[in-house]
Amino acid sequence: MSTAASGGNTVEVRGVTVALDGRTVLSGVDLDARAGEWLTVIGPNGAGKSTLLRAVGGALSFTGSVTIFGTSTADLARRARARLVATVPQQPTVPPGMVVEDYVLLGRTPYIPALGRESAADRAVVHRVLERLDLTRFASRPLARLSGGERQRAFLARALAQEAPLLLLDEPTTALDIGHQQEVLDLVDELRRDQGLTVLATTHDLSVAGEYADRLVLLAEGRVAAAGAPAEVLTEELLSRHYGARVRVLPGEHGPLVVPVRW
Ligand SMILES: Nc1ncnc2c1ncn2[C@@H]1O[C@H](COP(=O)(O)OP(=O)(O)OP(=O)(O)O)[C@@H](O)[C@H]1O
Repeated sequence: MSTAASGGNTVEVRGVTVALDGRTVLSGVDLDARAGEWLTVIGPNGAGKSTLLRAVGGALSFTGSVTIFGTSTADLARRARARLVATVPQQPTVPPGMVVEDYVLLGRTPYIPALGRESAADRAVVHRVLERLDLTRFASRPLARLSGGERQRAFLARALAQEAPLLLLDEPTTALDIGHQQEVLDLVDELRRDQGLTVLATTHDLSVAGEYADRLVLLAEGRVAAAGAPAEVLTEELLSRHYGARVRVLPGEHGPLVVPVRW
């Protein structure tokens, strides 16, 4: 994996507005992510988090601009974009009957010539990623016959096999047990530190957001309501105002921990 950006911003989102079914769901969103940074988007259900990631990943049309590694996504062909940005959507489409190894190999598509076959190097990448995500023993099993957490790890495996320097993660650990959750988050963090991967994630786990992200963006009703270091965004006042939640924010080793408190 290479760091395509030599400093500066990996992602620049400017004035992004999205209308779906005639309703504005994102409104004038600005956001920057620097190379090697982990930026997490939080916000209540329906705030527009997935929509924002889909706009950055080129999966829907919008007004405004999204620039990745200095190039507007509007000017990037599909294959070139797939070498720069890998996405783990909430509910990826899985070809029926496909086994885990072949599914993860789909991540190598941007490197395989048209009408060509994967190389030994592509297979090696797939095997390495399967190993890292504790999936080797499931390699020849259809995805439909995995547990929810095993399948979610396969979704991440496909994105990591893409070896793109920008990773978009839409609630990537919702189905994972606490051990696999930490394993996956630590792996992504290791790639960020060692290979300069830039991470743009969404989550409802605010403690995870506080522990892993360098910066947070709080979306509410399609607009940026707050942005900054985790301690600036994860405040009892902001979380009460935008989530209607009663929480305590406690100091943690790597960032604030958010604990729900019963009314
Ligand atoms: N295809 C669609 N057509 C119409 N409206 C949509 C469509 N997809 C999403 N929306 C609406 O857009 C808004 C933002 O949705 P989005 O999925 O981005 O929210 P989110 O912040 O990711 O929510 P959640 O936390 O529940 O996953 C919601 O009000 C949703 O109902």
